[in-house]
Amino acid sequence: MAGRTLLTRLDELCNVDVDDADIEFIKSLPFKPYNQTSNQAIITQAITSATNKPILSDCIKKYGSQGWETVFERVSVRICANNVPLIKGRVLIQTSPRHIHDDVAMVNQCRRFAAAFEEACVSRDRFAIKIPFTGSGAVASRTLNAEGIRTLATAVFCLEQAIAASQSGCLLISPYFNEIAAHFDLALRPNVADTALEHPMSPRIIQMLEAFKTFYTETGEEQPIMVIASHLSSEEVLAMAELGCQHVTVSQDNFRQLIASPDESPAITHAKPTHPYASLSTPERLQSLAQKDPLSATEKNGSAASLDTDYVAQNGKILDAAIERDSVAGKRMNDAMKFFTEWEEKAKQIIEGEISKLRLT
Ligand SMILES: O=C(CO)[C@@H](O)[C@H](O)[C@H](O)[C@H](O)COP(=O)(O)O
Repeated sequence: MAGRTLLTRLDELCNVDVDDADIEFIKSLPFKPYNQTSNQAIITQAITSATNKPILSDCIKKYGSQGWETVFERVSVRICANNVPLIKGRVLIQTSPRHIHDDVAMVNQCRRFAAAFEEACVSRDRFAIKIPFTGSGAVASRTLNAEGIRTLATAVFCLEQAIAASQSGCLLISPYFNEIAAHFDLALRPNVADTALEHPMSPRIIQMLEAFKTFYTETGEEQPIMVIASHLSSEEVLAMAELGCQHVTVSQDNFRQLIASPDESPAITHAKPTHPYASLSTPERLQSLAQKDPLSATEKNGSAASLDTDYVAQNGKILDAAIERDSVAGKRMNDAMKFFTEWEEKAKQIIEGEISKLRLT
């Protein structure tokens, strides 16, 4: 069909989120994305754009005397709040990587985000907060979801984190399909012909989806919705639908690739799922992935994740120990937090520079 692109195809298979806060880019998309995700890298880049200069100046005047962190939080909320009319679902902001082992600091920051969203007239059903999913992140999420501030478990690399995301009532979950380091080091990019079947992260995704399906079937309770992030190509983004994900979040680069590629595959014969887990069934050709774990030295999930263990217990210590034991989760989490800390430092320098220009401190 004339004009069909891979983005048309993706939109027919999944709910598509935009992994960017750039308002002009979001407006340029050929459809309304579902959610808008962000992180410290995305927000810091948005802060320095000409479009958001008035927001930054205004927040520096209003909050500069309270220090860079308050300004950064307020600017992040304002930039995302402006995108709310352009999307169907929620805008998402990430808690600071400095707080990942301090549940109280995370809860306090999320309550400040929630208050700022309220001031910006964004209701609680139009935003969520991304929490890097350490033990403390899980404990903070349990508190926040119980009080109606919904969270997304991010920087998820292993099944134990996914189980803890369910146990702490998270609305959404973002496993990273690739580690952050693979965005910069070509040698770390998996070189596979069949992404869904052969990518080393695919088995863990199948195991997470099947765990959520089991929990949903057994309890009838809603489970975290999969919004997988960190793809290296449009081909990887499309593979998320075959794995069984109802949503996917897509970076600017991958959107551009999808838009530039004509869809030459056979027509889609099924509608996209209306519920993330009710009708989920792993395709036959991928079923063996439930028993594999190429990221671990042992056959399946070296750390023996259990659906019956409360990973949020002991103030998150059980989850932290599982992440530490896992062959890749600890390293990938550390790399991701280093990356976000560097971006947050850049934001701090920009904001402090502007504050000192105004001689507010
Ligand atoms: O986790 C989410 C969405 O929930 C993402 O924003 C996630 O942080 C990013 O996709 C990853 O950090 C990778 O970012 P990038 O290198 O693709 O820009």
